[in-house]
Amino acid sequence: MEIRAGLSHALGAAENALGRARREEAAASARFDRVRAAAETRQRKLAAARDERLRSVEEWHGTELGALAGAAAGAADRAAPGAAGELWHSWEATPLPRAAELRIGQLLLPSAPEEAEPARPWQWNDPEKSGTAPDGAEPARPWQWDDPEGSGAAPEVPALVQLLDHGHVVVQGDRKLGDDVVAALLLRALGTSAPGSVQVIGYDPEHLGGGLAGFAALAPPKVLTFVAPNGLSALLDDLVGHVRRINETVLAGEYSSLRELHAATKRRPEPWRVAVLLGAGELNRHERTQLERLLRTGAACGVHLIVHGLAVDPGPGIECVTAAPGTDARMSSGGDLPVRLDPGPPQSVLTATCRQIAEAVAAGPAPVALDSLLPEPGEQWRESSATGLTAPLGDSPQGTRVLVTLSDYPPHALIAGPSGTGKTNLIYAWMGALASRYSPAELAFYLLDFKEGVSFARFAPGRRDQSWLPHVRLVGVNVNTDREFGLALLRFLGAELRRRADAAKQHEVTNLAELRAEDPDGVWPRIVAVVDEFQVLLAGRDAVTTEAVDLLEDLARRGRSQGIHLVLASQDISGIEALWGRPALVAQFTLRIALPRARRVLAEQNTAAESLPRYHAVVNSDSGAIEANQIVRVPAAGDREQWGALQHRLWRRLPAGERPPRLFDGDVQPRLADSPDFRALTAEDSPAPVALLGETIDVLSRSARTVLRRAPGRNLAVLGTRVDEACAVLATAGRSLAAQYSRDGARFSIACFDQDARAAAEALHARIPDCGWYDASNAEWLLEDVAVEATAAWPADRPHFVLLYAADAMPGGKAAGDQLRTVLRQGPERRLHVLGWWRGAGLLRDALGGPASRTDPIGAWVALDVHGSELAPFYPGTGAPNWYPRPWRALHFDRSVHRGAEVIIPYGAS
Ligand SMILES: Nc1ncnc2c1ncn2[C@@H]1O[C@H](COP(=O)(O)OP(=O)(O)OP(=O)(O)O)[C@@H](O)[C@H]1O
Repeated sequence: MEIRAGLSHALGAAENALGRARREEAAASARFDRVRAAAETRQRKLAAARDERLRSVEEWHGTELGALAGAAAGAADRAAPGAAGELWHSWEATPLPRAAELRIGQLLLPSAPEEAEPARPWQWNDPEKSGTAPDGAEPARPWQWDDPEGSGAAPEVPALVQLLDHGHVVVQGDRKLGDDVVAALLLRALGTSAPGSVQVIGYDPEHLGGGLAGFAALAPPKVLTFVAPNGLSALLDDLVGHVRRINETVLAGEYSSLRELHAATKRRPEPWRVAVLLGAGELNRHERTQLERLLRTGAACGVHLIVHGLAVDPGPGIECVTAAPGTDARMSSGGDLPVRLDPGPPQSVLTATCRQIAEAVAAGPAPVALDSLLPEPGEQWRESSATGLTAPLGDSPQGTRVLVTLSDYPPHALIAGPSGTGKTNLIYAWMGALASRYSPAELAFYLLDFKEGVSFARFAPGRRDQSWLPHVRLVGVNVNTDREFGLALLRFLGAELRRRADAAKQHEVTNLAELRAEDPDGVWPRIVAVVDEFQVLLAGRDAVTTEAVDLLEDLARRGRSQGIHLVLASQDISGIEALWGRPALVAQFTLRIALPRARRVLAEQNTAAESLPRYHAVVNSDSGAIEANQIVRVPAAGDREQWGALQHRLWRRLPAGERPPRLFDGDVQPRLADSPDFRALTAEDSPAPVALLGETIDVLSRSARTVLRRAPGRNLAVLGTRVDEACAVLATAGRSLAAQYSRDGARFSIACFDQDARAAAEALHARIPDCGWYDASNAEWLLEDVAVEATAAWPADRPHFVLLYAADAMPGGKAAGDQLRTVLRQGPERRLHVLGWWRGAGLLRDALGGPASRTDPIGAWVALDVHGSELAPFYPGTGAPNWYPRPWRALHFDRSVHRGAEVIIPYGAS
């Protein structure tokens, strides 16, 4: 029982314990379920929160990266515009205003992945294996590299290197790909700068220039030069020499680099020198030192190195490019970012560009604009010419302004250059620079051009443009056959010289500066007389040359102190005998300007003009001595539009009512109606009537005249066979005489014996009121009448002018001849004057009574196509006038006033 009781007690206890344990188990299990459910909920929440956070980070990251990539691409576009960054398929050379960064490939920027995978949210996006992330991607690198070929989304960012004006490039790694980088850099550098402004020096000892074979077209114009395999030392020394020279003379302490100089002055006096060193092997100590010097100091002076296949220590300004395929390339300025290198430039682009550059360089530099010589608009007409005239003529090759002065020293200029080298252009440029600085009260131009053509006509009002250059007082064009006009100019200047010298004497001063100080109200501009192709004036051994040289010498000697400056230009002054025969004259022309290939204008040993490039000149203000050479690049001033703009600006400054310059055009027939002398004639029944005959070849447009006073010999003969000219002279004489009389104040009779002249004679007859008309049919009436009038005793109360056309054809035989002789001899004293045209000097002689007869009844004559020798009987002394007939010119001589005959131009139809 006891046992049973014990067992049942134990059983009961065990059941209790089991029940407890079961309850505990159920409670624990319920707790476990709760905890697990809670954990799951929390986990989900956390995952949601994490995903949310990740999404926002990603979003931010994507936008930020996109913006940064966009900014980088934009900056790259600005840093490498045009040919600096364009892809090869659409590439062409586009010179830029300043040095740009140059593209060598594409920079692979990090970007957000397209789809974020929570498990492996970051990956490298390798374009080669597009889309498949490599195993073992490093979670530590949170970026993938953006490759447009892969994603196409973000803008492309080019890989740029700085070369010109900044530094040097060292290329390492794969040889072939490195060559492509060098070629791309060179081509982009050449294509972004003006032809010739980048000079390449190649050193390629391994391939002897083969590494740069694509650039061969640049060799002839010396844009590309090669250095021999043993020439590295010399090349580096040479470049170091350039750096030193540029630092000393070009930058000269004023600027720290050529880039700064260019930014400040807009000028680039030195080219960029790019030395390409391909596989230089081992450098010796000297070479190493020089190379390091260049790497340190070259860039400021435009000396740059592209080194390939030679170890160079990294340093500031040195871009190190490691060439490798795919995305394995790197550049030092890009840090860790991979670079995908561009392929090399296509052969066709390379050769076409090089050829184009070579052609442009061979054609010479592009012209500089005239505006570069002009002062700022507000500075026009501000200068005083009291002590001289100074103006820039252009820039020297070093970029400094070259000023040219005319003053007491140097007073006069001699310009020489073969045809087409730019003499006329240089004169225009110089005139433009002067005319914009000095007002017309300070400077006056007298211009004469002996060349065929009308290059100076633009300074006078023309049909197309009514403006003129305010400083110009005289323009002579087409004067190549009228050397007398050159003489007239020199005479005029001689008279002006005397006037100035007299004024100086009066004010007790010795030169223009003092005269202007003493006479502040006087107008004493400096005079610049320009004679282009002046050798024409001095050609020939005749009276014109002799007088011209005498006048020139006097002007050259005394003009300096009176502010009269001569500028003589010629194609070839070496051939001007008259000049070299007068060393004292040449010595006065101390300012010498030589254009390319000009001869003898500089001193004998001075050969600077021989090697001058196009559009350049040597300016030398010390009679051509070598030490005084200044080389200048002359701007283009020939362009009509540019010149017109300047001329208009200056012309508009003139006060209203200013007179235009006198334009003498040898090809134009003057008109009587325009003659100031003719217009001044009034009907005053003059006792000393003036017959005008034509225009004199003179600075002032005067008319040639003969005065038909009441005195023996006051008749006029026109000699020669040229009908039109003879009729023109007689018409001028008739019209001018008629203008001096009231209706009944004088009698006019016209007799015409040549059918060819009839129309002209009738036209004159119609112009003169109450004029008698005669021809072969009634000439005897006229002769009888005038013969009686010439010998009558009654007072001669009014003059009678008899105009005979083709007097040698007058009918009536000997009787008529006698009557005419009587009239010629005795008529003038009774105010009866004959103005007759004989068709030859001999015929006039016959009319006067034959070879032995006196010629004094003919006091004045106008010869047309009659040789000087035939005129000897009508010319004083033993000689004959120097006259070779030329179209529409005549020789006039009036024995009552002339020492020698003068050339005149008949007035044309008007
Ligand atoms: N500095 C310059 N820049 C650009 N073009 C120029 C320059 N100088 C001259 N030229 C051009 O060269 C050509 C010849 O110039 P220009 O007429 O001045 O020469 P020239 O020596 O006077 O010749 P010629 O004696 O035959 O008249 C012209 O077409 C002119 O426009």
